[in-house]
Amino acid sequence: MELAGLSCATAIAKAYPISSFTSNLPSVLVVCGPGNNGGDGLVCARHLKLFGYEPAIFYPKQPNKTLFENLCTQCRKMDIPFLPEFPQEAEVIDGAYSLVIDAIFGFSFKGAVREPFGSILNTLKQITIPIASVDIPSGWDVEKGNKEGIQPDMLISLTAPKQSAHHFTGRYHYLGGRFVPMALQEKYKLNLPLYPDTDCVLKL
Ligand SMILES: NC(=O)C1=CN([C@@H]2O[C@H](COP(=O)(O)OP(=O)(O)OC[C@H]3O[C@@H](n4cnc5c(N)ncnc54)[C@H](OP(=O)(O)O)[C@@H]3O)[C@@H](O)[C@H]2O)[C@@H](O)CC1
Ligand SMILES: [K+]
Repeated sequence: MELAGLSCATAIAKAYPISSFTSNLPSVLVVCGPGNNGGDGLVCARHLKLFGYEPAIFYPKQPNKTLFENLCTQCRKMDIPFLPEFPQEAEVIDGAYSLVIDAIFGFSFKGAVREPFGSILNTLKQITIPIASVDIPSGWDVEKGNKEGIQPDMLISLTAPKQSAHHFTGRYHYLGGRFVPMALQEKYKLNLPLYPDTDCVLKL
């Protein structure tokens, strides 16, 4: 999770460098879901802060597990705010932030989206600032995608792109999570591209 989150922040900083924003401290809204995808988002928020961005986290369903509690503690100690509620109006998000990180659901998402995430995703469908999705655009079927769902500008595929990545039409697709042992890559015939040097991300 630490390496996945670092990969996400690194890829985001490459796609949206601070110099590309009008503000010196670009505000980033990181929306975290209840599983490990949300944990990747918390780690990503920490690294974005270290890279000079101004992240704020919305984390409506925090699991009662030490791992996630510790990740929240680290974020709080880095003065990353946790929003008490989600801005319901797309215009409010567009006005307050430069970028949204979608760390709501990853590969364990299934079925119809339950609240509060249904309303959140509906609002995210209306915003005009870019969305960067961690591993899978939230609300997409892992294999089939979702034409009616959010259409992110960036996708960071972790470990290996999922089948639904074929339906991604945004500008930036990165591979991150350079931690798959060679034996596993061979066993599952992942056929992963080579990362340059010691980089933890690769632009696809
Ligand atoms: N393992 C690995 O190798 C690596 C994993 N990695 C990362 O972990 C991610 C997978 O994490 P994951 O398995 O924890 O599940 P994830 O997709 O975050 O969320 C599932 C949660 O969402 C919920 N939920 C589900 N459906 C729902 C619905 N319809 N409507 C509403 N809620 C719904 C459900 O919660 P529930 O509400 O049932 O309590 C469940 O807990 C993966 O994509 C990648 O980012 C990387 O770090 C790289 C290495
Ligand atoms: K996601």
